[in-house]
Amino acid sequence: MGQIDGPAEVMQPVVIPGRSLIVLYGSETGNAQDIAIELGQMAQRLHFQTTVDEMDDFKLSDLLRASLVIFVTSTTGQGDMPKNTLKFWKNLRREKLTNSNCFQSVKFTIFGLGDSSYQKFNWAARKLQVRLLQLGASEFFRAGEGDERHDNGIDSIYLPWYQDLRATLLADFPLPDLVAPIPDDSQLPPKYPVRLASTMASATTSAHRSHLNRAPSKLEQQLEDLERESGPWWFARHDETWERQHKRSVDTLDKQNILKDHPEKYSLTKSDKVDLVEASADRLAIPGGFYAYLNKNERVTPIDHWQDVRLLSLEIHGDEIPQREALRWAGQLTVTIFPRNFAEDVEELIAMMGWESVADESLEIDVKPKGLHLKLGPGSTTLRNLLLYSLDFTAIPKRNFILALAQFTDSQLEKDRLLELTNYISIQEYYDYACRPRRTILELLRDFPGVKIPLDRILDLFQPIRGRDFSVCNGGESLVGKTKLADSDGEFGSFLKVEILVAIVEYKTIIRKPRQGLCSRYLKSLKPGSVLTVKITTGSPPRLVELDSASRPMIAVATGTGIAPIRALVQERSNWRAPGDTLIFFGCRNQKADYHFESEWKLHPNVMIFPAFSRDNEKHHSSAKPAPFDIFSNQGTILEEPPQYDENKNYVQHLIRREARTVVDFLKRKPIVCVCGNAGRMPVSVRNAFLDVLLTTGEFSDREAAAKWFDDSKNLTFWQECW
Ligand SMILES: Cc1cc2nc3c(=O)[nH]c(=O)nc-3n(C[C@H](O)[C@H](O)[C@H](O)COP(=O)(O)O)c2cc1C
Repeated sequence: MGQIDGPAEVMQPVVIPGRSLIVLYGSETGNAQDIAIELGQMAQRLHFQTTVDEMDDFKLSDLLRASLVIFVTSTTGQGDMPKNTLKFWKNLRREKLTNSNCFQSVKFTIFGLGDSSYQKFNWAARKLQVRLLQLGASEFFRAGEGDERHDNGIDSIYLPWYQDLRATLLADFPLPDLVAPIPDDSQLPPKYPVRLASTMASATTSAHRSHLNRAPSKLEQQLEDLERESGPWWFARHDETWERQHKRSVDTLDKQNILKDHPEKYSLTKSDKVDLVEASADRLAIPGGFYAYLNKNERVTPIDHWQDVRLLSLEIHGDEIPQREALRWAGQLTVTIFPRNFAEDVEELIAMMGWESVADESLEIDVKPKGLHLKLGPGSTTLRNLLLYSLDFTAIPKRNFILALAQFTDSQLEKDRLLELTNYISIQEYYDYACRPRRTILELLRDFPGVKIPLDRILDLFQPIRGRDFSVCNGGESLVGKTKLADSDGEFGSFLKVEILVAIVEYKTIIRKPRQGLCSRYLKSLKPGSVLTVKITTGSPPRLVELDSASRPMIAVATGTGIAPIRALVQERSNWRAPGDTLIFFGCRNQKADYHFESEWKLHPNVMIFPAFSRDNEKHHSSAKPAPFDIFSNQGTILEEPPQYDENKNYVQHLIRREARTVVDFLKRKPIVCVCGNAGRMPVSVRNAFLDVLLTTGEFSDREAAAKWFDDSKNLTFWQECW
């Protein structure tokens, strides 16, 4: 039996000397991180002293200290390692480690997350595995490779792998006689306990209610230190250009910060220019983040079109660095937007859990989970703000979450149902209840009214709200804005102007409930004038716009909002002295509805676009006038279509085959080839179409040779951005 410690239902793992396990993860959007957390909890239940960390936060030498290591990593970009592994990966690849056998004491296993529609399926996990073996480490359990394309996604492979791994751990690393695994229906101690600040120092209770005269909490102190650091977001924070420029005070947008930083501006009378009631200010403590001012939020598809696609324009003032970096990577920039929850949902959750009396009290948080971004400002670390800005309770509940809830209800009926849902053997129950209808955590809690989550567990149970990445869709000169008013030295400043094209995610599930993604709902509600905290990231290599590459020909294949980075590349390339010819295959539904940026394409004389309107019922229709360069004179060879496509439909792959002569002409000139848009079948179909082109034009007589040529970076630069 595991020892019982503290509150009756919490079971502490027993400390067994020499029994330790490290779970290290690399994750872009959190899937691998979720799995790492789940594996960590499983190891804790088997009484391993467990550490779960992202690879970049872990010292290579500490690998030698653990009995066992589990790596979990997704693959990103074109077979690349996730960003939060790059430091670790670089250290691991150091030349001087090769042949050193330095990791011969390390016993590891690895689980990779990938998508088989990408050419380099699960390459990050495979590269890591090969390197570890090279350095002398040995595998204590077989590696697993999850595939998003499977019926039940990553879980199809992961769940059986998890079960086998657990069985292996128990068999090969047996527990001492008197110690049993901690059962799944018992609680582990909280990792990130939360307490009311008032319970910490009751003598100062009254002061806690006013953030003006109380001492800052430990966490607030840390945040303030962070603010004081000259990190990039500090510049944005203190830059007042936009307020001056737009003659707009930030007072009602961010009272709490102004009270501390600019008391003289605490005046509501200045804010007469914008509808401040509607504009919001979401200033979060995000290292490396910037404050962005929302200039425009326009629907670009007709109101009767099934999809609401929006063009948002953001101004990022203040710092020089992102501008320079942004310009170097134009066409491959990403903006990360951090959505927040809606006040009415927060209110409902607070009422359901019975948290009303503590919702606005200051909280003490000793250890902050990775990726948790708190609202800035003294006194802002309250339960209400955590629920509004930091914790995701509209996500699909993970199995672990549901399992934990079974501890927090007095109803045996609810307990049994919750345990039934999380049974690893019959995963269909969980899929049918949670995944297929895309039920949210909030909805689940409505179904189980007896569940009352203790306050101290919230950071363990709810995942932080994750930022969502959007490709920047402008480039060239349009990235730089100039301030209208000069500063005190008479200088006109510049700022970064980015645009994003966002398809609002709204759909009905099998239970016919309308759904809206958290970020979609947030973006849709954002009024111009709002202030957001965003991050700007440069894309994955290779860099597509620099001296020699701007003049190379480019073939771009995009579907839907995948046209965003292509527009940015076209704008950026047109800025260069001799931009290369560009051929675009753009898959949309209807010319009148979602032929994004239609009027702009003809402004670029060396760009030729072939729109594929899949729902306009015009077979092989191209409305664009051919650009006047020679290579296009021999277009028009219509190749036989493979039978699997609907006769009446018109997809990008059809047009690539139809324009085979033009395409092959580009392919022979060492082009850049970009594929952007939906993951799934599209990238594979497009690749097949390129191979068909190479065959039908007589460049190759055998498919394998054509594929080898196509995949060789000496012949073309391939860049894929699919999601
Ligand atoms: C932009 C992007 C690029 C990707 N590139 C690859 C790839 O090259 N190979 C692969 O197997 N999977 C690729 N994937 C699939 C991810 O590895 C998969 O979705 C995984 O579940 C993401 O896990 P994470 O949230 O931990 O990053 C890519 C996904 C995205 C969004």
